[in-house]
Amino acid sequence: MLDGVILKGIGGFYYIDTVQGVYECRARGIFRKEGIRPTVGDSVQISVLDEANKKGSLDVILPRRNELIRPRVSNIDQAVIVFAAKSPNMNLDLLDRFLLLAEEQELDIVIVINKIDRDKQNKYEDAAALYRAAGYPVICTSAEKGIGIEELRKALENKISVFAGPSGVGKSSLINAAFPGLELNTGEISEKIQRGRHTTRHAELIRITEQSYIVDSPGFTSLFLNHIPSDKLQYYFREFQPFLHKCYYNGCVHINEPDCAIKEQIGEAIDSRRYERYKMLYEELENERRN
Ligand SMILES: Nc1nc2c(ncn2[C@@H]2O[C@H](COP(=O)(O)OP(=O)(O)OP(=O)(O)O)[C@@H](O)[C@H]2O)c(=O)[nH]1
Ligand SMILES: [Zn+2]
Repeated sequence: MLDGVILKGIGGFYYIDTVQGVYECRARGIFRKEGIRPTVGDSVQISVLDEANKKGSLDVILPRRNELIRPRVSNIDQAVIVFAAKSPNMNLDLLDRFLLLAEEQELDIVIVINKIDRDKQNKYEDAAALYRAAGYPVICTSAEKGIGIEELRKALENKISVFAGPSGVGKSSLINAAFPGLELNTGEISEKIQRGRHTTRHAELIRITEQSYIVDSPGFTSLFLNHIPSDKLQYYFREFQPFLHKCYYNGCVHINEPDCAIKEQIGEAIDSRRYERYKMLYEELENERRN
């Protein structure tokens, strides 16, 4: 038996990365009978059937740490959420939505602010400080000028990471800058998320170092949050966590209640802009629920 990771699945074959290279495997029938679908990112065990042609049989799927639906991948450790300092301008409302989705999946999170070479007044530092204070690691980069690339590479070490973020912020450029050997085609990722295309490509893992992989896919493709119950929202704001059980009322949602420990922290441990976004998202989720 050989340990491996499923890199991709095509037409009933799974391509499995092991210390001895990549093997093309069919899955044992037992998985189908048990309703288990081998998924990109799965940790597996294979037996080698034909070493010369690198063919094997996928025998065991180890328990999953987590499963993302879109893209469909398992065992993701980390979301790398990329925004640009300029062109397109940083949209913090959108950033908070990406954060919520990643928090909900219990992923580690790294925020990357790219294209800092375009921001002559260094306004991005404000956003970096805001999110660092909220408890997130923030890496400021320029794929073009090679700034912050070493730090990004370090952050990806020994992890399976998925990149997410709006189109055109430089996700592919960053990956290319950090791992020149991969030669990811910058146009390729955008092509995949063009709407109305029927060539739905499945997610695929790309090995970037010995034990690190990235998901080759547009990242979270759906930014709809309406599946999140409004009273759960508070758990996805990191900086709220130390104060959540200090409110006077059990079940406080920190909107209109008196003696609210969260509201007391606004301007202190909690930035008012983040609190405002919490309120806005709370109302949005409440409206969805009522409709
Ligand atoms: N000035 C500057 N331009 C950059 C930087 N990084 C990327 N770009 C440019 O921004 C454009 C978009 O970069 P991509 O890497 O394709 O962006 P992406 O996020 O992968 O976009 P999608 O594939 O649409 O999701 C390209 O023209 C890049 O050359 C940077 O650090 N500074
Ligand atoms: Zn409260």
